[in-house]
This record gives sequence, structure tokens and C-alpha cells, in this order.
Amino acid sequence: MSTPSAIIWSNNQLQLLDQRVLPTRCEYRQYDDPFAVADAIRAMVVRGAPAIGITAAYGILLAAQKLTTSPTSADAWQNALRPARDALANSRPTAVNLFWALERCDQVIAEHGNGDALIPALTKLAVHIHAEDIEINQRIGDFGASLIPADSIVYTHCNAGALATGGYGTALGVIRSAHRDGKIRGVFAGETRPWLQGARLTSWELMQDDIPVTLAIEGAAAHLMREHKPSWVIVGADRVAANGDAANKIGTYNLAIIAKHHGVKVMVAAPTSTFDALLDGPQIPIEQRPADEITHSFGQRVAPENVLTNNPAFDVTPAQLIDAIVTEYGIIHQPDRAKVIAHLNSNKRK
Ligand SMILES: CSC[C@@H](O)[C@@H](O)C(=O)COP(=O)(O)O
Repeated sequence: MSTPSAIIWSNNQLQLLDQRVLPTRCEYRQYDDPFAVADAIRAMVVRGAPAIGITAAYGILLAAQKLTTSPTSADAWQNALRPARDALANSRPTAVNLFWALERCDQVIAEHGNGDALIPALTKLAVHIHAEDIEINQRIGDFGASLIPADSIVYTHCNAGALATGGYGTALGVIRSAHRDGKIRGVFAGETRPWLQGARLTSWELMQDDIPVTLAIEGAAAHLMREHKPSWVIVGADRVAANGDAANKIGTYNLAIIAKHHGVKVMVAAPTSTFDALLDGPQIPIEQRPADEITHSFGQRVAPENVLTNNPAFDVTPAQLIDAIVTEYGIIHQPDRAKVIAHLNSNKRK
């Protein structure tokens, strides 16, 4: 069995697997409205940086399809699509893949907006971004797996799997490839409060592929690293900065510090669409999520009324704590600004 697609495009409609109800229910929701797509991204129906980018490209396509009269110039198209573009851009701020995908749509509009071929061109782009992501993840997976020693236990956080991407996954892509190569003895999946992506999604995904996974609570990480000596912590990223700092699910920074103390290496697996060469780590915008995500659990209040809360969705792990960043083009060992910039410059995407 393999993981169902998070995103399906068929009959000019978008279907998103509702990740909020996994693993107990496997339900797709249909979208033909870009504003509903933006709401779905914010509400975590679809999540994970590459999946958010792919969804945004389909969102712009839906917006173009929905216009009753076709604009006749690129500027007119941009104006007509602006409300939908703004709604998508404002859905979640940290995953840079969202903005990367919207900018690719802008380029297609600039190139094709003067003729009558814009909708086919936007369709081609969105379908291409979607398909390309699977192939990119397989390459990331194989590069990352080359770093994993035989008979390894590895530790992952959140869900950077097929569900978070076009398919195969980034961090889970590395684990899939290493498992295929016979190197994986076991995987620890941290549960990942408050949305429980590790418990609900990662453990489910890995079990479907018969990859031996053990679910653990976040607070067990230091104990488990000392007792089980994983070879690597392997995570994805929402944004990798020019200096090699990486934003990922809240708690990743904790794990990297704990890993350093225990001599466990840290790998960030991310496509180059997740890089932001304009920013350093401290400048990465960190999404604050609503308070009720931590004052309530499974519909029940678990904290006093009016308690002060702080609910950042992501943190930034400094490059000094990262041993390898793995992209579709290869491995950046001991990342720093010079190596990140050189990697991006020598591997510009066509
Ligand atoms: C390949 S997904 C990479 C990251 O987006 C992932 O690790 C992560 O932090 C997802 O957070 P989420 O809040 O579930 O969107």
C-alpha cells in the first residue's frame, strides 16, 4: 500500500485530502474557488511546504477559470487575479514554496496574458509543478539515503512525507530510499504538538509502506537519543535561509540541540524551491497560530480560560546545528552562506 495523494487535479477541479481527519478518515474535499483553497491552506486541510506551493498554483488556475470574461492583456489578468492571489499569499506566511509558486504563476501570466492561451499555460504550469515535485523528492531521497549508515535508527519530526508534498516526501523520502536500500532498523516519529502531524500522518504513512516506525512524545526525545543512539535526525523545512538556517515545525530547534549533545547528526531535506536567498534565519517570518490550538485538545478545553498563550508554528534551527542540507541537486555538508549560495547558483532551475 502507498500513501494516497494529498492533491488531485481532475476535470478542472481540485481535490484535497483532508489531513485534519487522518488517519481515522480518508476524505477528499472538492474545490473550484480560489478563496476556499486559501482557507483550506490556512485551516490545515493541506499542509507541508511543497504541498502548499502546489495547491497555490492550482488556486491561481481556479481563479483564472472562474473569471466570466477573459482579460485581454497580462496587466488586466494580473488585476483580475489579484484578490485571489492576495488571499493565497496571506494564507500561511512561513513556507516560501507558496510565494515561489505564486511567482511562477506571475511569470506565466506575463508571458501568456496577451493571447488566449493563458488558462492552458497555467494548467500546464500547475500540473508540471505537481509532477516535478515527486521526481525532485525521489532525488532528494536518494542523495539523503547515501548518508545513512547501515542498520540505522533515525528520528523525524512533524510530517515531511508524501502527504506534505506532491508525493514520496522530503525527510520521509530520505527514509523511504534508505529503507529500500536496507539501511533502516527503525524510525522514531515525534508526535508534534499541537496538530500531531507525527502521530496522525508520519506514523500512518510509514506503516503503509511497512517501514518500522515508533511513535514517541516530544518530551521523550533526549531520553530516546541517549538510549537508542539514532544516526540522524531527519527533517524537512519550510524555508532555508541564505546563511543555511532552516525554519521547520516548532520543536525542530529543540531536537537539533538535543542531537548535538548526543552526537546525533541533523539532516534537513528540502527542494531548492524551499530556499530564500534574500533572508537570513532571524528574518524568516514565523507564523503564529490561534490560541485555541493549545488551549483545546480534541474539542475539549485543556487550559484555564483567558490563559496567555504563545503558539508559533515554526522555529529556526541555526546552520551550525545542521550537518547536511539535502536538495534535489545534492548535499550541502556543514552548511554556511558561501556553500548555500554556491549550491543555488550552480544549480539554477530551468
Ligand atoms: C516536506 S514538508 C516540510 C515542512 O513543511 C514540514 O516539515 C512542516 O514543518 C510542516 O508544517 P505544517 O504546519 O504541518 O504545514
